[in-house]
Amino acid sequence: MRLLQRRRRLPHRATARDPELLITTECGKMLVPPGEIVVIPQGFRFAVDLPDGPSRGYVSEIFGAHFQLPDLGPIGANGLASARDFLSPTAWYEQAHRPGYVIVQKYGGELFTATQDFSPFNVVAWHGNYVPYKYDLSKFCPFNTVLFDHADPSVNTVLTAPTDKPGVALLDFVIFPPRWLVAENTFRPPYYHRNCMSEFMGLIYGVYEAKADGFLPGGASLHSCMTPHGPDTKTYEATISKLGGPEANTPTRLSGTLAFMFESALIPRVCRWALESPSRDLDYYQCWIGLKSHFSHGKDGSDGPATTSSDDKDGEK
Ligand SMILES: O=C(O)Cc1cc(O)ccc1O
Ligand SMILES: [Fe+2]
Repeated sequence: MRLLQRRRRLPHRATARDPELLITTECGKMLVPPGEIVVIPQGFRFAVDLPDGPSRGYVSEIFGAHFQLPDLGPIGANGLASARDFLSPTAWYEQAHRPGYVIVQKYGGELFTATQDFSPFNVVAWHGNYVPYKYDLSKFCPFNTVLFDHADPSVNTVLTAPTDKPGVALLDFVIFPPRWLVAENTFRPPYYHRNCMSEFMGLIYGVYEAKADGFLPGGASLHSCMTPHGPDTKTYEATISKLGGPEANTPTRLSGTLAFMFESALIPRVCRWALESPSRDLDYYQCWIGLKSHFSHGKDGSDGPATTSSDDKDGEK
């Protein structure tokens, strides 16, 4: 299964014509503007044309499971991505003689080519649900805290490819869309953390809430399993400086941004091409240089308490 995503041009604004992908599949064609995703199930022949010229995007290929909508749990009936917003193509076919038509196929991790004299797009009608589909990410209905604390990003799962272990994803496709931040008495950006999942992130447009600098649209970051990460120093200091003031508890709207994460229980191997790429950011760690502790315990050289108890917290929670 392939998941393909386009990025928006910078700056984020409606251009005379936003660049679209024209994706032809055995089930028909899909025009895919920036901000939409496409899922092509394993085995489908497809072609990607660029009617508006060069384009960039992100692709994830998974094996052994298919994407599905996440269980909504206590959210209940409505929220996140709705089944009705996933669109599949109408059947389309071509039957002209096409000498020398080259098919590229991936098998066992290697690419093979085959030549045939007809187009693979010769399916005149189809039915069923094993089909390509696309989804406009602006249709996503985000959920989050409405009082305090920072939710796990899985709350923003668009599609999940599960493993046999309940709650453990082969791949979650998670987005960070425009939304209101309303949490009170809370450090609102993503918390500092390390966890058992590997997190590949990309930015489609705008600025990501945890990275004031350096993470640009079209770029990507990878925090593999148990690699500590979190907001850059600039974001942290800007947030901390507002804590205690009225702004920290005022609802603010995150606008003009769309980031995403491929989150997997597997550990991705980084290919040589990526490791040797001139675009690799060898200075990435510098985004955390200068991080200071703002806790008051221990400033006089003494240690803070060895344990926390519920007495240390505000009575309200
Ligand atoms: O690392 C990241 O930026 C992604 C992320 C976002 C968030 O709001 C909480 C946890 C998390 O891993
Ligand atoms: Fe993370």
